Amino acid sequence: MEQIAIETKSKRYSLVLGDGALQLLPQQLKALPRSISNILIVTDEIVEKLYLSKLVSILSDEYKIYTHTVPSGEKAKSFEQYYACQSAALTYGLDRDSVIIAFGGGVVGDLAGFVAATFMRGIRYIQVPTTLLAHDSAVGGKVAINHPLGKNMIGAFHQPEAVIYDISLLKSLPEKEMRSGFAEVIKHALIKDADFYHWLKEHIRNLNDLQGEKLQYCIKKGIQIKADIVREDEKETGIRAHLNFGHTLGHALESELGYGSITHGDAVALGMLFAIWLSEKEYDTLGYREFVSWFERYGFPISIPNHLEAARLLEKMKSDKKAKAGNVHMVLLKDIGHVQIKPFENQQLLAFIQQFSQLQSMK
Ligand SMILES: NC(=O)c1ccc[n+]([C@@H]2O[C@H](COP(=O)([O-])OP(=O)(O)OC[C@H]3O[C@@H](n4cnc5c(N)ncnc54)[C@H](O)[C@@H]3O)[C@@H](O)[C@H]2O)c1
Ligand SMILES: O=C(O)C(=O)C[C@@H](O)[C@H](O)[C@H](O)COP(=O)(O)O
Ligand SMILES: [Zn+2]
Repeated sequence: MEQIAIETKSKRYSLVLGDGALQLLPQQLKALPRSISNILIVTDEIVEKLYLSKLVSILSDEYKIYTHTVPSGEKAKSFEQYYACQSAALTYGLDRDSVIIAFGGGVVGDLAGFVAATFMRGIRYIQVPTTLLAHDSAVGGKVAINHPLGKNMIGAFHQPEAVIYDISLLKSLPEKEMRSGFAEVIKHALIKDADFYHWLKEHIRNLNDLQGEKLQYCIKKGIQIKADIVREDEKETGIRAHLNFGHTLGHALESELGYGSITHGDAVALGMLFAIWLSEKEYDTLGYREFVSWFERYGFPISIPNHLEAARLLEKMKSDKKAKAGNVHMVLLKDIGHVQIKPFENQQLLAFIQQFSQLQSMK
């Protein structure tokens, strides 16, 4: 079992990582400084069927447990599901000594975390991630729901009390969800760690390699890279924006295609390819074509779907949280591990999105 300390300006907490980590949850709960009145587990329909009874049985001897289940997938990051969670919390009589457990992937983590951030102006919560992608979402305290006009637009920064990451739960993840999570692993390597990037290229030849020690290594490296950034900049006034590499176009794709029509990781992977293509134009260092082949090997999408209009994507990108004075700020790479944030004038960016769309569809 590995323990990683996550330190931010507002909170220090532990992340426990390993096969069977779930069994250590009671210990983590006991170590919280204030007593716990009751616990609300928020989960989704798929995780409920697979693992909820196991989690409840680990906790129910010592705590009063309530559960609330949301639909599986991105659509659950909605006002309706947020409202349903708050209603459940009120109906069960949660109070300021309650703890919410977010038991699921990034969707449940973001939703339940936002419920915890806002219920009675903020109560404690614990992240118990069940997807590979959640190595990213469970750390750092960004919690949010989506708005039809933009991804994660309604949210907060609210750090969990602990993260319990039992990688044995990942064995049931479908391949497309492993791929989605792997996109964020690649992102962490590209923005911060050239050695890790080379390691990934050599050791993760295909998605089946994401098992056992290699999987745990990918998760640990990704978390360490994220934790280093969040330690320096909890609320994204500076370098935390590096973690948004691939997300400016990625979020626009998710929103334009309809939340849940593409996985977050696939959208981010395509967004990273666009950012790499722009980076090559600017700095001439990366070797865009090699990235296309590498991403294709895992099955990531490498072209913008034909029916999406560049102008509509640009509109969504303009409302990205990094935008300033109506101009999109793109996270680019001067080289592997060296990020540069660059503002773009709208007409120029529109032309680039159009060129990028054509470039791949001509291939
Ligand atoms: N807060 C952050 O810092 C942050 C970082 C990255 C991504 N995110 C957000 O995370 C979300 C994506 O998270 P995700 O990819 O985990 O999606 P998800 O939570 O929807 O999970 C993906 C799918 O896998 C299923 N699932 C979950 N655990 C499973 C398991 N162990 N076995 C089988 N099936 C399982 C879910 O029911 C769902 O169908 C996006 O909304 C994204 O914006 C947030
Ligand atoms: O933690 C961060 O900071 C990130 O940007 C991580 C991203 O992978 C994640 O998808 C995040 O939710 C994007 O946040 P947003 O601020 O662009 O909504
Ligand atoms: Zn992301």
